Amino acid sequence: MSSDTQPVALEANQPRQFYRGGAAIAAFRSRDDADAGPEDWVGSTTAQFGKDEAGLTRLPDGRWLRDAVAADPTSWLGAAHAAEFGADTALLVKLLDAGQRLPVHCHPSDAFASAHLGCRHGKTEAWIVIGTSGPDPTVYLGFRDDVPAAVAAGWVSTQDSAAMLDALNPVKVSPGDTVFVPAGVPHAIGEGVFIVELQQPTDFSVTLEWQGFLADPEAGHLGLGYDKALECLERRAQSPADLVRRTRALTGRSVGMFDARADPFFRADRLHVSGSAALEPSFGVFVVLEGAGTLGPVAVHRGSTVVVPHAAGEVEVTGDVVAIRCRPPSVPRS
Ligand SMILES: O=P(O)(O)OC[C@H]1O[C@](O)(CO)[C@@H](O)[C@@H]1O
Repeated sequence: MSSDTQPVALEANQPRQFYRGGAAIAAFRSRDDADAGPEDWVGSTTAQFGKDEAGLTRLPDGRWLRDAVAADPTSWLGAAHAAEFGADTALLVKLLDAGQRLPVHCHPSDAFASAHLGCRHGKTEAWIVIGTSGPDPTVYLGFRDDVPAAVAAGWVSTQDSAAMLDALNPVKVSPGDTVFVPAGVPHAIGEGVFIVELQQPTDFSVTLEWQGFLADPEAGHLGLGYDKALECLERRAQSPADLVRRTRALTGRSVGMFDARADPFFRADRLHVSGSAALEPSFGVFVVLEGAGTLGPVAVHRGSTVVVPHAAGEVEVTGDVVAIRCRPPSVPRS
């Protein structure tokens, strides 16, 4: 068996989604397929909920990344990660271009997913805003006030979109802003917001606001029924200032994107390289935001996405490059 020891440039991977968007992905990647879909799953070993293959990344040699990692987890992920997670990368990265506001939804925690969905991962996620368009790029994040369970259930059963949206904190965003979205916290990404999204490697969502988005309510509760599914909803008020960071002005060599609350789930930093920099060995998913150069043997430029196996060792980045480096949690988990 030959092991995978080099960074690999990835093509776009856009599984079908129920909402509009994708022009920003096409522009970012210099492609002319603005209608290919609003999400690009990068370095994905996760399939869409209930599907076998949609969502998985195919390597240029034709293998699914999932199969390549399963065949040699130590080369891809490193011995320490493989000892904790086996062949599970513990990471899902997406480009997401909201061409319309997404529905109000939330995601289960690890405890909920393990109790009811047979999976060790829930879906805590975080967003790095890399572009905006339109007059009012906004995200909606967490309830403004505590919401009783019966009130939330009532909104879902009557599909009161206006009440659900009005109950959330609106936050205006611009490029460089990051948003941490703990499991359970209800949210909706607004029209015109283009992000790099990091999340736990699942596609578990509870869609409170299904009408106008999903074909029917059955698609919104993970097969659990809304009574059970809504138990994962964080109904306590959230302070958005706690969850949002403005990082645009930070231009250090490696700028951390999130605070320590994200550490058990994923890591991301924005690399600003001018000349060259050697990166420590790690599995990583890279999204190049600006400039041009090389990442190991791979030529990169704005819009490039690259998956790097741990066995690539100390990869060198050269050129004038700004890139987001996404990594799984460090192990042992903090
Ligand atoms: O399918 P859902 O649960 O409505 O989620 C749509 C999208 O919203 C996100 O959770 C972002 O909020 C994406 O990861 C997901 O693909």
